[in-house]
Amino acid sequence: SHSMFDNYPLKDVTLRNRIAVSPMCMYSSEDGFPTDWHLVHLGSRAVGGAGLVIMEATAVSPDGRISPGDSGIYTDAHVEPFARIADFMKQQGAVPGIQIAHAGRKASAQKSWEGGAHIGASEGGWETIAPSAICFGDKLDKVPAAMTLDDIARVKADFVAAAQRSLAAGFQWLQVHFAHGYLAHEFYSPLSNQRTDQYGGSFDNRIRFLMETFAAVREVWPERLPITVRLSVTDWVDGGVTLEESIDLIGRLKSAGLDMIDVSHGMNTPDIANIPSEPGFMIPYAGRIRREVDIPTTASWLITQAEQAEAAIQREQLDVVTLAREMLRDPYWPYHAAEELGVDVAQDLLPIQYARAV
Ligand SMILES: CCCCN1C=C(C(N)=O)CCC1
Repeated sequence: SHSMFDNYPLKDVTLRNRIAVSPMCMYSSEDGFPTDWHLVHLGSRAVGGAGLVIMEATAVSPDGRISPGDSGIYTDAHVEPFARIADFMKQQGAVPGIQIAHAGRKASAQKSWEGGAHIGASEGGWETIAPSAICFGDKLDKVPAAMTLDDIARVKADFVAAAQRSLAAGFQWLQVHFAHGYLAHEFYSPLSNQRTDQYGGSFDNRIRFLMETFAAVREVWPERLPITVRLSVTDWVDGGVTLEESIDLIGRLKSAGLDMIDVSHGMNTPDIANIPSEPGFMIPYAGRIRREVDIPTTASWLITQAEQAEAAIQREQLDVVTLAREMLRDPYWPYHAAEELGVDVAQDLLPIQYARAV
C-alpha cells in the first residue's frame, strides 16, 4: 500500500504527495476577481508543501455566487488574475486546482462572518434560481424561482465556459461542485427537487442535470487532465439522497469520464441532528465507495492528524487526503506531518529559500 508522501499520478498530472488543500470560501473577491489575499492564501499553502491546492468555489455566473464576496470566473477578464495565482502555485511545486460552482437557492447571502443569511437587493443581493421554488430554510429563507428549461441550458453553458476559462488560466485539476446544498445537489435531492418534468421525480431524472453538466464540462476539459466531482453522498435524513443512490451515480459519472470522486455530505437541509462528529467520519464512507465503484477517491471532514491521514491512505480508504480547516490553522501541515511521521521528505517540501535554513 502507499504512504501519504508517495507521489500520486492521475492522467498526465502527478501530485508530489497525497495531500490536498480543500477549496474553502474566503468571501474576499470583488465581482468574482481574486485579490492579493488569494495569492498569499493559496500561495502559502503551495509553499507549505501540499501536492494539490484547490481554489475555492468559483461561481460560473454572478447569480451563482453564495455571497457578493465570492470568487467567480464568469468573464474572460477573470482569466488573467487567476493565471497569476495558478502560475505561482505551479512554481512552488503544487498542482493548481479550481472548483467551479453554482450556489442555487443558497445564493445571495451574507459572508459567513456576517452571519450567512440571505440578503435583499438593498444589500447587494439578487434573485435566486433552483430546481423548484422551495427555500432551504432557517436564515436562507428566500424562495428561489423554479428554473425553466432555458435557465437549465444557460447554467450548463456557464459551467462549460467556466471550465474553459479555468483551463485558459492554467489550472490543471478541475473539481465540479455537486455538493453542500448548492444547485447540482438541489437537483439531485428530493428535499429540494420536486419538478414534474424530465429533471425531477425518478433517480434518473434527478441526476439528469448532474450527468448533462458533467458530460458537457468533460467534453471541453482536456482528457489528459483530471476532472473530479465533490458530491454530498447523503442528506442524513429520510427522503433525502442516500449512500446507495450515490454509489450508483458515482458509477455512472465514472463511465462518463470522472477521474476522482471527492466524497462529502449534507448541507441541503437545516436539520443537522444526524450528522456525525467523530474525527475523519467520512473516511469509512469514502472507503466503501472507493471499493464498490473502483474509482480514485478523496474526502475531508475532521482530518487533522498525520497518523490519521496516513492510516486512511495505507488502508486504501483514500487515494488523497483533503484537509480544509486544518490547513487554515497550519499551511505547513505537510512539512509538520512529515517530521512527525519521521518520513524523510520534510526538507524536500520546503522552498529552496527555507530549506536547510530551518
Ligand atoms: C464546515 C463545512 C463548511 C461548509 N461550507 C461549504 C461551502 C462550500 N462552498 O462548499 C461554503 C460555506 C461553508
